Amino acid sequence: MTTLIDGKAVAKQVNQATQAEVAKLVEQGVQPGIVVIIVGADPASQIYVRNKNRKAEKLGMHSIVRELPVSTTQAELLSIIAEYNADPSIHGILVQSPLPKQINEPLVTMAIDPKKDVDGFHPTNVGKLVTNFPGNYPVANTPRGIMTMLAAYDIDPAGKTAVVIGRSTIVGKPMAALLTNANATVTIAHSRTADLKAVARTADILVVATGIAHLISGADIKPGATVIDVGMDRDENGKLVGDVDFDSAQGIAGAITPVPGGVGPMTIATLMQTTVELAKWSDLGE
Ligand SMILES: Nc1nc(=O)c2c([nH]1)NC[C@@H]1CN(c3ccc(C(=O)N[C@@H](CCC(=O)O)C(=O)O)cc3)C=[N+]21
Repeated sequence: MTTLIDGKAVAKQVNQATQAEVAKLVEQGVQPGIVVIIVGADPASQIYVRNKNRKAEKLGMHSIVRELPVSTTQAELLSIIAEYNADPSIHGILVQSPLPKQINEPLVTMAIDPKKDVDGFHPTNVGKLVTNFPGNYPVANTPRGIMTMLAAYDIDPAGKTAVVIGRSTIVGKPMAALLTNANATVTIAHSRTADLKAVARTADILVVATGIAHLISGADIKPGATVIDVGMDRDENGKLVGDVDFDSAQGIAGAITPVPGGVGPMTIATLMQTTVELAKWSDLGE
């Protein structure tokens, strides 16, 4: 029997808690605010940004979508970020990726005030995560949401072998840091890993974040393992699928997240949760 890890259901619980927290803050005179900056008109990005905006408003937050032309220069983008760094009604700043090629993405990440870094991508916050620094700081929402899902299903990483496939700054590396901080024994595997599938089979917790549709199938999964699929890929018919072949994992994995309805909704819910935390930490000194 394979347990379905229902990201949508856990996201709903997180969102309910966030909504209650927003109401409490508003009563205290603080309305959490988020700005999502989108450069250019990539249709997929526009849909994601609209979804985030809709969710933020539904939870009672102040939400702005700042749409900039594809021709926006680096200097213009930096000056817009400076504007929101100085805006007390905004607690979280998210610059949607991908960005056009004239934009230097790492410099943009560095320009965001670490206290408003709702993605948790600023090196100051990444450094705090990796050093397991005490105190409050934002952590990348996709891996943090995955940790929330694991906890919701009573899956404790301590002492387990975890394999993270993918070494991105936004998912793989922070995921490995969170699992390490939670006392798992962690391997980061990637496109240059020798015998990747044999490495995958060692995992009690397998997180797959490669962007390669159906890279991992049931034969690559240790029986009973927890499988977290971060993929958002399109198959030959344009259907949204994950990096894991969900059907062949049935009966082998102990638990698995679906795509859609797994990691995606948790990412958005955690983003909202982080925005509220940033507001609390900065405006109420908590
Ligand atoms: N600075 C920045 N921060 C991000 O967090 C960020 C970004 N840039 N750029 C793009 C990616 C993509 N991303 C998604 C989050 C949730 C879903 C999601 O909710 N997916 C649903 C449904 C998707 C569908 O049906 O198309 C699901 O998996 O069930 C999708 C995609 C955040 N991103």
